[in-house]
Order: sequence, then structure tokens, then C-alpha cells
Amino acid sequence: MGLLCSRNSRYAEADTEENAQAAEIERRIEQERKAEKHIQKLLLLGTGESGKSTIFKQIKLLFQTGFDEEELKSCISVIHANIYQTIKYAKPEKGEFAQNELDSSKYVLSVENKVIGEKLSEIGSRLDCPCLNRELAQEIETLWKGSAFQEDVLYARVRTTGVVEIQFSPVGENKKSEVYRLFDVGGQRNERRKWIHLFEDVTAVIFCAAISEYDQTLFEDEQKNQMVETKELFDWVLKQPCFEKTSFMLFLNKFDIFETKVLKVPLNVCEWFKDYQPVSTGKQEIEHAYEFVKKIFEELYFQSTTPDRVDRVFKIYRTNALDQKLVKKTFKLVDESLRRRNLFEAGLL
Ligand SMILES: Nc1nc2c(ncn2[C@@H]2O[C@H](COP(=O)(O)OP(=O)(O)OP(=O)(O)O)[C@@H](O)[C@H]2O)c(=O)[nH]1
Ligand SMILES: [Mg+2]
Repeated sequence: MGLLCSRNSRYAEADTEENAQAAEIERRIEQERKAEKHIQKLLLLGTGESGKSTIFKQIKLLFQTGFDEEELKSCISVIHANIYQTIKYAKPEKGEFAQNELDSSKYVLSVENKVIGEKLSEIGSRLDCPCLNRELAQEIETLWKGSAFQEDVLYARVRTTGVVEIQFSPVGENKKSEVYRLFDVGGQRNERRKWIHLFEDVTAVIFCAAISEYDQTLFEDEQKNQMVETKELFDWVLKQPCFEKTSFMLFLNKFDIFETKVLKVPLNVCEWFKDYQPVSTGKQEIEHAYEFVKKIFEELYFQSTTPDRVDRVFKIYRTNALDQKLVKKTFKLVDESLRRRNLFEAGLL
């Protein structure tokens, strides 16, 4: 018996040693794999409600299939906030959702998902919210994968606090292991002091400006026009010493709202756009107004960029963050532009 025990313990020791060696090899392989990859840091910046998190969610849906514990937790709160809207096909409350009319046909839940949704919603409303267990996690995952829920999550307005990050590679494009780390931050004034911690080694800033906000005031300060706040923030970001070589991708977002609004509310209600003169009606007028806004942002960019930074990359994109195809197309352009930049810097272009 004693002999057996000591033999067993020797086997166990050998096993542990082998395991440790295997773990060490795996660690080294992983280290080498990481070193081979070219990690690029992207920051989503912009004022509150400009659409940063919506872009972030879209990119996540496009490039990441995994589902981690943190997501499961935040999922419960989103479900609780929104599931009743989904289940009852009720119109969302103003301010909580995107400002467009919802197509209720997209929101039909399966019977199974409806039952799960109601259960989770009840849990979310309890003060003693239980810990996540396997069963709950599976149910959340089932609900999460439903198309109605994916739509709902995109429309949900959850103000970001702190910093959220994903890492991904644009796959399926026959490209080398290019890896992006994308950061989403809160855009409201009290959140912006946290940004500075992220400003080192940034490959590109994706600056979101909601161009439909020209007649709106800030959530944090009802006296302040949102577009003027965006102007001041963009100017501040452009002048940051850390961004000397950083590329700037300006997303003129919420174009879908802009195109209907601009025909009803003249652009020049905003003091930054006071020189705007409408020239036409319909589609032509929309294009004219958009080009005006684009030009004004371009002028601001060049005014705020000192001569030693003129070789920074600066691109402007017209976006609607709710449109996944458009976000995909836009991100592809961003990706191409950054790759070209890398080749140029490496002297290969
Ligand atoms: N119609 C429309 N709605 C949008 C668009 N982009 C975002 N939204 C909606 O606008 C609201 C605010 O979007 P968020 O992505 O949460 O904004 P944010 O910039 O992350 O805001 P903070 O976290 O406060 O900084 C949400 O209800 C979105 O669904 C867009 O292009 N078009
Ligand atoms: Mg956000």
C-alpha cells in the first residue's frame, strides 16, 4: 500500500512537471504569437450620445463571436432596461432609444425567448440579483443571439461610464495577423477626464460627431449647443501632444436623422453654421448641407493642426451607426487607410 502510494505520488510529481513544462511552452508560443502581431490601438472619442458605443457594438458584432462574463453581467441590466419594450412592441420612451421610428416587425421574439426575457427581466428588477450560474448564462446567450435582441441592443441608449475594450482581427480578408484594440469611452463632460490615461501610443482616433445635433443642447448643460461642444472637443483632441502622429478618422454620424431634419430645421440655427445658406430642396439640399458641414470640420482640422503634424492621416466618413453594412464598409476603409499608412512608414510605399 505504502509502495503504491509513493509510486502514485512519483507519477503525480512527473505529471505536474510535465504540465508545468507544457504550460511554459504554451506561454512562450503565445508570447511569440503576440510579438508577431501588429497591435494597433484605436480610440472612439466624441461627446455624449454621438454614437460611439453603437459603432463599438457594431464592430464587436462584426468581428467578435465570443461572449465573456462581463458581457453576461451587463446583458442582464440591458435586458431589464429594454426587454419590455421588445416584448410588448411598445414605442420606446423618448431619450432612451434612437430618435427614429422603429420597425416593430424586427422585434418579434420567439416564444422561447419571450419566456427567457420575462424571467431575466424579473431577476433584473430584484434588489438581490442572483449570481450568474450556467443555466442563466445559457439562457442569456440564447436570448442574446436572437435577431430581435440584437436589434434592440443597438437601439438602447446606455450612457457609457469608464472604458470598454475589445481586441479583434478583421478576418476573412486574407490579411496578415493585424490586430486592433478598440476602446470605447464615456463622452459626457465628467467622463472625459478619464480619457487622458488612454492617449499613449494611439494609432488612430475615431472621432464621432453626431451631425444631426446642430439644433440640440447638451444633456449636461442645457445652455450649450451640442454641435458647438463637439467643435470645441474636436479642437482639444486634435491639439493633444500625444497625437502628433495619430491618424484621425472623423465619423459624421447620425446621417439618417440629419437628412430628414435638415429639410425642416435650417442648419444656420447653430451659431457655428450661421453662414449657411440653403440653395435648393430635397436630396440636393441634403447634399449641399452635408458638404457644408464636412467643409467646416475640415477647416477646423487644418486650423487646429500645427505644421509639424501635417502628415497625419485625416479622413471623413458619412455614417449611420445603426446600419451594420455601412459600418462594415466604413471600417474596411479605415482599415485600408491604416494599412497604407503602416506601409508608408515602413518605407514600403
Ligand atoms: N438614428 C440613429 N441613431 C443613432 C446613431 N448612432 C447612435 N444612435 C443612437 O443614439 C443613442 C446614443 O448612442 P450611443 O452609441 O450610446 O452614444 P455614445 O456616444 O456612446 O454616448 P456616451 O456613452 O454617453 O458617450 C443610442 O440610442 C443610439 O441607438 C445613428 O447613426 N443614427
Ligand atoms: Mg457610449
